[in-house]
Amino acid sequence: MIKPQSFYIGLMSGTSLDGIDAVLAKIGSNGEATAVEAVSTPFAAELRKALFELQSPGPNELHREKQAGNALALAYAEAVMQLLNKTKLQSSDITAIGAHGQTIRHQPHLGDMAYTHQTLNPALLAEKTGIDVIADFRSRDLAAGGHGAPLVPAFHAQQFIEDKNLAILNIGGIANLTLLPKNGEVTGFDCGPGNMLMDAWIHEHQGNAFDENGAWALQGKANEALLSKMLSDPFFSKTPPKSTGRDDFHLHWLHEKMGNENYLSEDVQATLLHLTAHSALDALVRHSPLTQKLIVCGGGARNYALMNLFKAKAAHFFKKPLEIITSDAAGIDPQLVEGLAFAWLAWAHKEKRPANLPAVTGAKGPRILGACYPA
Ligand SMILES: Nc1ncnc2c1ncn2[C@@H]1O[C@H](COP(=O)(O)OP(=O)(O)OP(=O)(O)O)[C@@H](O)[C@H]1O
Ligand SMILES: CC(=O)N[C@H]1[C@@H]2OC[C@@H](O2)[C@@H](O)[C@@H]1O[C@H](C)C(=O)O
Repeated sequence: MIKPQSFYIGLMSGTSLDGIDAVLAKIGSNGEATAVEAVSTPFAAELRKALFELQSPGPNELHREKQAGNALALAYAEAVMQLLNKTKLQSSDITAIGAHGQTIRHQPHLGDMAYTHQTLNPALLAEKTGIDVIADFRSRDLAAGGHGAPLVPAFHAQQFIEDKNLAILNIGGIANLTLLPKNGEVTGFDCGPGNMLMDAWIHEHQGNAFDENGAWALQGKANEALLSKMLSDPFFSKTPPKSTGRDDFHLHWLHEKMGNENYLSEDVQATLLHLTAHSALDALVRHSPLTQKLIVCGGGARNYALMNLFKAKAAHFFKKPLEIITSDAAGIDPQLVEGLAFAWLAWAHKEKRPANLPAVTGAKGPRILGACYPA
């Protein structure tokens, strides 16, 4: 018997540390996913600070990590309740929640000792919502020798289908690419910093959480020598599978690249804008030179200066014209793609379907991802 569509909720709080995206998804028997409703809630200042401080080693980490996991579960539960109120649905209408948690460490290079850690107390989330919670999506892929990231390429592959060589670029804190050739294997990898360094730099200099529409970056001029220094980081030339995070790219990394030179702060912001665009296009042309269309999602798709820069730079990287659009035009709000993907990953877990792509993560084989905490 063909099952009717089911409701799932995807909860994403990503490396930007900007807050929680909660997406109510309708998922059909073949995994076709539609976003029905969404809420985005910013982190309370205290929780954001606690999560930010956990990104690097510090005292009494175990206690602070457990406390942050509880606080995040409560904030996730609040977002779920808002979503249910908005849609007049009950907990019993939802098959499961797919909850990403907050990545505070990502160390995929340690062989059998590799780990990645997404802070969250899924048991508390199940208790507070009365809904099955699927969490810890990355560990199993790591246990199978993979990076545990990126995981969204499998979702992109089933969601964005066109008779073209397509690529999807997610610009969150970190940026990642999914390559969807018309006739060929789906691949994908993290390609470098997305918004994270721009967010950190404007916060340090102007106290803002992010550079709205890249307005501050546009006041400056990219410094070619600094850009080259940044691009000489070995991460950019590494062959996939590869993944990264705050462990590799942070303010200290930026200060190290700047050395003792004096730069105008707006020039540094402009250089970081160029770094995001250059590193993504360079990776795209190297790994998929025949790409015809690029769909951009994630918060960076909302940065007009960045989108314009992509369009301007694409002509230098690609011999043939590259069509560049945001995922709005493909029917999904750019900031909801990852939330929808985690609803889909919860569906895949419930359906006992493997959801990692070994060609992307480098795992030994397909694996069912996540662990279930029943309501
Ligand atoms: N109007 C805008 N102008 C410029 N930047 C924007 C705008 N709107 C959102 N952003 C950027 O998008 C970021 C949030 O993006 P998103 O929610 O995709 O990140 P994330 O999910 O935390 O990251 P990741 O994909 O790395 O897990 C903000 O921190 C900001 O840098
Ligand atoms: C370890 C981790 O949390 N990685 C995130 C991060 O944010 C973007 C990029 O780096 C990607 O690898 C991944 O998230 C998405 C959702 C993924 O797994 O596809």
